[in-house]
Amino acid sequence: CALGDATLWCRDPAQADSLQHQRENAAKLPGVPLPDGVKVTSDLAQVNAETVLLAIPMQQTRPFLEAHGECFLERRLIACSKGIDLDLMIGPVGVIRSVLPSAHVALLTGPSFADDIARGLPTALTLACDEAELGMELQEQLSTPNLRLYRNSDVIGAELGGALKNVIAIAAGVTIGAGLGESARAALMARGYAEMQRLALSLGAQPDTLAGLSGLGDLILTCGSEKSRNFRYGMALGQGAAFDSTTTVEGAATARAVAKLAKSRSLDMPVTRMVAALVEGLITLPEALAALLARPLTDE
Ligand SMILES: NC(=O)c1ccc[n+]([C@@H]2O[C@H](COP(=O)([O-])OP(=O)(O)OC[C@H]3O[C@@H](n4cnc5c(N)ncnc54)[C@H](O)[C@@H]3O)[C@@H](O)[C@H]2O)c1
Ligand SMILES: O=P(O)(O)OC[C@H](O)CO
Repeated sequence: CALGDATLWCRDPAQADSLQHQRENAAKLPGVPLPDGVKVTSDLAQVNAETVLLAIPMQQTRPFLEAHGECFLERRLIACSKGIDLDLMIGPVGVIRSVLPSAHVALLTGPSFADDIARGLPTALTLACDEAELGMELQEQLSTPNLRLYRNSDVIGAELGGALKNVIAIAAGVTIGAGLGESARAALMARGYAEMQRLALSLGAQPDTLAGLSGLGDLILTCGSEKSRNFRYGMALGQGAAFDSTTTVEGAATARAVAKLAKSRSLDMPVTRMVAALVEGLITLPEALAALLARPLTDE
């Protein structure tokens, strides 16, 4: 198919109709026209493409596939979400495989605001796939002159990089929101990255994957920009301000999942533990800060 030929499915028929005719999502992507080759529908039966990108918030992915999985048999499914399912304690590729065991699955992840990609700004992402030939085909199919995909066969590492960076981004946002300073943010990013590695390596990820686009690359983007919802949510927590509960903040549920995973594996992840407790309202910010600063002095 030609570049841009695609079917965009959305669950709300009124929104699908509006997008198909207005050719713009004025609420989320004002000023970005939908390419002519994109057809919008709310009817899943109209989604006939061999390659399907699933861009649904992490905690909704399993229920969605359980309800509609039969529409995706014999397809190539690319997970685009970042997080850990709170019930299964696994990432999006694992969730897809748990519902559709015979699916051919890949993961698209890395530093990217949807808005930047939609505007055609240069972006580099990780295409993680453990089927070598499929990985090469998808890399060719999805790369564009401005969107450069790097292949990686370490799916678990790429999943964990994308999930864990959101938790650290909340912590970074809290730091800035509470006025604790940019030095404190840098410290949290570095110590948070150490936590990301600790958990990911214990689950079989490769260190190079964590150091790449899907881990460190996305950590830098998400901890450093107010365009990030995770960062803004953290800022609101740090300021004691309200935050729109309809906004997708993947790091909130992921922090709870990771805190449980770390406990079950006896891994020390203090930043993640504090984010999970803050998100659940179990501690105050001064208590979290005091607990982090009172930790015994140790080797780096
Ligand atoms: N927005 C970004 O810049 C960006 C970049 C990279 C990765 N991601 C990841 O993509 C995933 C989705 O994020 P987003 O920004 O698109 O979120 P979003 O909240 O903006 O959009 C999610 C879409 O999924 C739909 N949806 C929600 N629940 C559904 C369900 N049960 N069934 C069907 N559709 C449902 C919503 O209606 C909405 O259209 C997240 O895991 C996020 O981390 C987002
Ligand atoms: O807005 P966020 O915090 O969900 O971040 C979006 C992307 O994951 C950044 O790579």
